Amino acid sequence: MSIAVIGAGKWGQALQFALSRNFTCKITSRQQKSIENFVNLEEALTCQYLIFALPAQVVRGWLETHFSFSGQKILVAAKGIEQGSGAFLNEIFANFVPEDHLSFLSGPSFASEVIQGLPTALVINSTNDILAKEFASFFPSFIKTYTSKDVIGAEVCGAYKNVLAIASGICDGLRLGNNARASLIARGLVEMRRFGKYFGAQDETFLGLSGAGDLFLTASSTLSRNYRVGLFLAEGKKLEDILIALGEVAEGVFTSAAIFELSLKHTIYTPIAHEIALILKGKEPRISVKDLLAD
Ligand SMILES: NC(=O)C1=CN([C@@H]2O[C@H](COP(=O)(O)OP(=O)(O)OC[C@H]3O[C@@H](n4cnc5c(N)ncnc54)[C@H](O)[C@@H]3O)[C@@H](O)[C@H]2O)C=CC1
Ligand SMILES: O=C(CO)COP(=O)(O)O
Repeated sequence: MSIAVIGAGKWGQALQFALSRNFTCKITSRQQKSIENFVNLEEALTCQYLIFALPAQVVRGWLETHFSFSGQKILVAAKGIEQGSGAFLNEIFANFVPEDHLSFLSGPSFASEVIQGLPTALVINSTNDILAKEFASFFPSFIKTYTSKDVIGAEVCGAYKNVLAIASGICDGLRLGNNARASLIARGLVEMRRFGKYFGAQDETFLGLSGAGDLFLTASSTLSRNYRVGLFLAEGKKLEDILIALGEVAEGVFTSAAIFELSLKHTIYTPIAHEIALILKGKEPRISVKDLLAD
């Protein structure tokens, strides 16, 4: 069995750490890094199993430039919707990989905790149940794995919760209180369910690890990059400066724009994501709060 992680950022390295408990797990990235079992891209691409831990916004370009399908089984670990096209990752990957070779990872998983071997529970989502079970079996005992066929549900949850985490960070940054944050998260869950149902997601996904699990985690911890973006926006910092200081990807910034466009196109009511997209374009957060309360 040969397995490699593509992308050696925070999440790629944490996944390689976890999968190395039971197997030799290779890892590659565009810059050479001194990590055990780091290999060049050519070698990684010969592996039977590939885990993609690249930011959602670069996936299409990366696949076009570097990837040619030769039977590899894929687990996509990114969480986001492509800005501009509004494409979900499963739609992007479907241009390059047959559906029965594709699976998607979801659930509450701060890389910084996974790389310490702290426990969590995750979901492998695939229309191919055998493939989902195969990837599920690779994870070490400190990660409990479940499988699901609700690919679009898991994708919407993983992407949407990043936008809601920005909203939650803004809420806390403005010191609106615990009641406000709980209200925001609860209404956010309703909103992401409404959005997901439009695209065919199943109800139970929103109540499980991929939905409520990952949302509660990300929208209530400073370990979340997206939540921290929200905190800094509430302090009046410029988005550009926040992202430079962060130095890592905050997918919610791009996904909020994608949700904004998709919601307008399909007439889906998504007030929180709508306000976050406007705040990221310069709207004053306190005015957004007033508008949300009045809506
Ligand atoms: N960090 C975390 O706790 C988790 C992250 N994720 C998701 O995993 C994805 C990756 O996140 P992180 O690893 O945390 O981000 P990161 O910012 O730590 O790393 C991103 C990596 O992608 C590489 N990269 C960026 N543009 C590239 C390009 N055009 N071609 C090749 N490589 C490129 C960077 O060099 C970097 O190594 C995101 O979609 C994120 O939402 C999912 C679960 C947990
Ligand atoms: O997806 C994550 C945890 O499940 C990581 O969230 P952040 O990208 O906001 O840090």
